[in-house]
Amino acid sequence: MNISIIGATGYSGVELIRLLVKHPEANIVAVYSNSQAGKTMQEVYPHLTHIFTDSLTKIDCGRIRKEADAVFIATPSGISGQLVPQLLDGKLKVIDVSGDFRLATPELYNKWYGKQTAAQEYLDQAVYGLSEWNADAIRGTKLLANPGCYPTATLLSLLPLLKEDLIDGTSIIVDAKSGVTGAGRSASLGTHFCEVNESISAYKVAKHQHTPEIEQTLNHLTGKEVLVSFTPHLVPMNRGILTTSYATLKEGVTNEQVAAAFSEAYEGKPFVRLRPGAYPKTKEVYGSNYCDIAWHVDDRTGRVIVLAVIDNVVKGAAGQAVQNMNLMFGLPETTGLEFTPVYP
Ligand SMILES: NC(=O)C1=CN([C@@H]2O[C@H](COP(=O)(O)OP(=O)(O)OC[C@H]3O[C@@H](n4cnc5c(N)ncnc54)[C@H](OP(=O)(O)O)[C@@H]3O)[C@@H](O)[C@H]2O)C=CC1
Ligand SMILES: CC(=O)N[C@@H](CCC(=O)OP(=O)(O)O)C(=O)O
Repeated sequence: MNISIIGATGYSGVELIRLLVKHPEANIVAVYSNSQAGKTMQEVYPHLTHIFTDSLTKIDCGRIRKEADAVFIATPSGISGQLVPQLLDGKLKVIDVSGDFRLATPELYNKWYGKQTAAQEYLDQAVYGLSEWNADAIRGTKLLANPGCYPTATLLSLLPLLKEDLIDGTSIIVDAKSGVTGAGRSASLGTHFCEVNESISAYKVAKHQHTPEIEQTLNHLTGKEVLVSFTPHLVPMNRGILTTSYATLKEGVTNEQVAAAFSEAYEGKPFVRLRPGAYPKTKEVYGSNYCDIAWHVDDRTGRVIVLAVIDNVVKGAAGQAVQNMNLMFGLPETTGLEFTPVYP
């Protein structure tokens, strides 16, 4: 497969390169950048010396349509909404890592992102790429909306319980922590070393753009009513997300029923590792496409607490995007993704 990458100079883009240079069926034919066109990838990222040295060029949708079988878009929100209408033509498959095609309507997107995205007719063509839950639809689409990093860990934690009607969907609270790569490579005051190091803080409380994505997907995939309080935190590490999700169990639900719901949902799913009763660390999935999930039933409060860890740039972005590409091209979903986590 001939692959193009738009936004190759960002953290998600360079992670796509790391995964795709070793993918047995993929051949990166072009990498695109707005601000760094003309430079080679190794100038921008010296760790790619002798590994991937192609030059970056200005975005050219006509060229992409002609020479690529698939294009990954890893740009900030508000960009792919403009690009996709110029790309959806012929055989080309589009995988958007940004949030532009995840929400159901342009109005909902505008409300939470404060920007414009593509028209409704394009949003209607997008399939939400939560690989473990939507594989059939993913296989048949030409426009894939790759999930957000926080929603990936949260949805994998809660969908089995909501589907089996074990929890009250309106009682959900998600407390989430992310490493700083989640905010992208561009310098900003909020991600400056001195601001982040030896500190932890919440941000975008009650207004984070992943809240409607989580609610919408829980509702679409289970038909249940949901209301989610979602609070993200920034922690001083490079990669990793830990989500702690709380929900009230329905009357009489047992630990065995909770365990059975998880086992059934993730039987045969290679990238979800169930670890009941454990305390998973972000370090234990670092650099890999795994999502590790643990749960604890609190009989005293009647709540279940689900812990999930992912690497935000792998399962939370580039890794899941490649997993979805595999599904879209009829390949085994693990192709090119069987990395052991880097530990310690
Ligand atoms: N980082 C993460 O953990 C995750 C990120 N995402 C999403 O993936 C997308 C990319 O994120 P991330 O890699 O962190 O971001 P970065 O800020 O690290 O990179 C952004 C990329 O977009 C390009 N870009 C910026 N502005 C424009 C523009 N106006 N037109 C075209 N290209 C542009 C930049 O290229 P250049 O400056 O060279 O032109 C750069 O390659 C975002 O939408 C993000 O929300 C999703 C899940 C997880
Ligand atoms: C640590 C950090 O800042 N993380 C980002 C996650 C970005 C992301 O994935 O947002 P999209 O919906 O635009 O893809 C954030 O909270 O906004």
